[in-house]
Amino acid sequence: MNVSVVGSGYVGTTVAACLADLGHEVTAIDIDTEIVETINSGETPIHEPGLAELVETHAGERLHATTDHAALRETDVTFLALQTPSREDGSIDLGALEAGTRDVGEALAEKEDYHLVVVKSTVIPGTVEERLEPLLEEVSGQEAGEQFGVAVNPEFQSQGSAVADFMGPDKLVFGAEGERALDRLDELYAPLVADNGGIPIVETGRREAMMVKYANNVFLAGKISLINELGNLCKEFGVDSYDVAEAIGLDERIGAKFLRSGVGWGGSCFPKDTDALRAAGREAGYEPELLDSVVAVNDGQPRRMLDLLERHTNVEGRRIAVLGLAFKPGTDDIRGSRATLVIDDLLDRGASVAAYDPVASDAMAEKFPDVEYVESAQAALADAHGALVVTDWDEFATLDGEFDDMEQQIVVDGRRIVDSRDGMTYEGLTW
Ligand SMILES: NC(=O)c1ccc[n+]([C@@H]2O[C@H](COP(=O)([O-])OP(=O)(O)OC[C@H]3O[C@@H](n4cnc5c(N)ncnc54)[C@H](O)[C@@H]3O)[C@@H](O)[C@H]2O)c1
Ligand SMILES: O=c1ccn([C@@H]2O[C@H](COP(=O)(O)OP(=O)(O)O[C@H]3O[C@H](CO)[C@@H](O)[C@H](O)[C@H]3O)[C@@H](O)[C@H]2O)c(=O)[nH]1
Repeated sequence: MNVSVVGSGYVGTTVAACLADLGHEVTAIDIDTEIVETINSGETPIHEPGLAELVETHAGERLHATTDHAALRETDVTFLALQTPSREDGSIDLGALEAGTRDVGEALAEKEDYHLVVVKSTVIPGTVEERLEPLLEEVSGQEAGEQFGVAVNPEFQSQGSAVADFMGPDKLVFGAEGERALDRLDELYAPLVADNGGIPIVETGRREAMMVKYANNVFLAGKISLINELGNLCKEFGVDSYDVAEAIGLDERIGAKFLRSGVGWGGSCFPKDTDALRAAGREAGYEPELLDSVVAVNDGQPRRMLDLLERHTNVEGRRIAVLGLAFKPGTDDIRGSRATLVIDDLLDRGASVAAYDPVASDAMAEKFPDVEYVESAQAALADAHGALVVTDWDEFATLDGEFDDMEQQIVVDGRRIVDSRDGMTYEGLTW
């Protein structure tokens, strides 16, 4: 099948390269010429395990990139994989998505045969029917359900395992009106289904499909906040929350995954999607009290790390090491990272911060230029009066003699990654 993907960022590039690998002819369309040139030269604009190999294999063959939206006329299906960032009040900014939808509508105006537009971006239920579809009709002069269809197919990939997640999903969710759209989605995903016999396909309405995406993310964020609240209680009672999590995870109704308590969740999705759902709920007249608490618990965890540290030392005027800046290991992405709140609070309390991350220092330096960024955990720990561990990079698990250089060996671990040792005052955040 001929497929176009509008927006070649984290999601779009993965989707485009994976669909090419499944045997489709794929055109990636982006307004950023650098992204387009990078893909056409056989390289990936974003870093994900396995993605470079896929782009290198298929670029110039089954995968092409362009800035020209007219290219989508040569395809049967167009994915919209454009950014939907948060506004100040938590609601999502549809500016880029609507501009991209307009571009698609203009291209469709000159297309004769039926075309399917598939929304991959995460948007509040109702957005597709009330804003994107009417916009496509207005700009293309065509009628939805007749000359073109609009379906919803949310994406569940995680950063750091995007290719593996796309190629081996837990489920496929197709939100569509009418058989023609569903048939096309079935045909598109047939090679993936054939490779992974038995993937559940959820065929549902478009609003439901979008709500599945929000519910999935918010449920996981809520699960982490719940284990964090339980972890905070465990800490008060002198109980190891990781032992408790292991035991409750054996109950299949609870499940073992996403029960790692600590400094909390970040990233480009959980914070944005939780905020968007709360804002949309409020606008609809519903007070999402539980979701407000899910966020409040998450935002309280970084402060708890500092409070724990200050039980042992005064941070004012002292050097404090921050180990880990990325929102999770395996990425240089600091969006929503708990390290931002940790550093903010440390600076507020008058500490001088020495930060180390294997890959995310440059990104954090743009936000906090006055922090000292060093090249190793050892350099961050040298002469420090305390260390806060914010990201669970594997290398932190092997730290040992490096702690000898600290002025005071006080470590608050927000990710259960550092091993305590003789002479160290070790505080686990939730154990
Ligand atoms: N990042 C993830 O892991 C993830 C996972 C699942 C769902 N999502 C959702 O997918 C959507 C995309 O997220 P992302 O992280 O890939 O965003 P991104 O910012 O990485 O990528 C968006 C791309 O769209 C391009 N673009 C903007 N306007 C355009 C236009 N008019 N025409 C063509 N290209 C245009 C940008 O240049 C950019 O390359 C969001 O709604 C997000 O919530 C993201
Ligand atoms: O037990 C856990 C698991 C995760 N986290 C934290 O939760 C955040 C998010 O982690 P993860 O879900 O692995 O990363 P994302 O790449 O943000 O992926 C989420 O967001 C994507 C974008 O919507 C979805 O597609 C994915 O399904 C969803 O897992 C990170 O800060 C983790 O450190 C914990 O604190 N404890």
